[in-house]
Amino acid sequence: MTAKTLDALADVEAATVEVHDVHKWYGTHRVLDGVDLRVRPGEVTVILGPSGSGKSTLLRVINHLEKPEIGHVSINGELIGVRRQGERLKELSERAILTQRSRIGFVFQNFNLFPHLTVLDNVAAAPVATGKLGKPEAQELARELLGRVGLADRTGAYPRQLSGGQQQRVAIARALALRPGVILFDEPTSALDPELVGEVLAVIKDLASSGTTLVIVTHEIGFAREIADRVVFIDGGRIVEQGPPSEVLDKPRHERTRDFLSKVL
Ligand SMILES: Nc1ncnc2c1ncn2[C@@H]1O[C@H](COP(=O)(O)OP(=O)(O)OP(=O)(O)O)[C@@H](O)[C@H]1O
Repeated sequence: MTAKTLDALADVEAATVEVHDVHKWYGTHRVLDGVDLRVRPGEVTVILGPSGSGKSTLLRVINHLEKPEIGHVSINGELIGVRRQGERLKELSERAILTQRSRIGFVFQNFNLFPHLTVLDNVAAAPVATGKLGKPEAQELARELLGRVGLADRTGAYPRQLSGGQQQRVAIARALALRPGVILFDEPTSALDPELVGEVLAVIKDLASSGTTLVIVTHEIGFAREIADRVVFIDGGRIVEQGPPSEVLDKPRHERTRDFLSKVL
């Protein structure tokens, strides 16, 4: 293995994510209403909440796929999408935003793989496109990462030839290829047949135990109990309650959390 590939495989410093007083509207509909959140390095945060409560929007704001009207996000203390100029916050260039975004992995509900690329090239594409690695080194890295998610024998397949669980594992390997300090998961198992959920959760558990910072939106309460350092319950665009699973899931303080849990447990 080349020195460059080895470097690309080296452990990445887990990131701190801070969300400061974020408000987001779609037209006149307020979707996030003053969200403050701090995720420490290596911490696994699970976000729970009813449908439409703003969970996906919060992940999209963290990754700068959506811009909040008020508030901001920082990764390792570096502002995402804006920079301070005196007391004012100034927009970053599109290029700077892309650089920042490449430090954040995002795994979507529906995999979002490139249908015309093999599994290997799906994973190798981003390090090549961003100029971090040449194609042979990126493919070497992709082979390593696909081995890590249990797909070493499917590198030549196309996404349509894989099960949903396998496609989601490719998507996780792809998210890892840019060595992100944090990975965001938006309902990573909700598009899967029930028998395929376990294989994807096992890969996420492996990432959690390796000390990567993870923020996961999921409805899998048992998984949340097992994996989360902190559970955040969001409703109506606000964080209603947060804490360790033993508190939020087992002894919820807020009626809305109890209500939600009684419906999903
Ligand atoms: N691009 C958009 N334009 C307008 N409204 C939107 C847009 N995206 C989301 N919304 C609305 O914002 C609210 C929050 O959506 P969001 O997807 O963040 O919720 P969620 O908690 O992730 O829900 P679910 O669990 O159903 O995925 C919903 O009322 C949704 O209809």
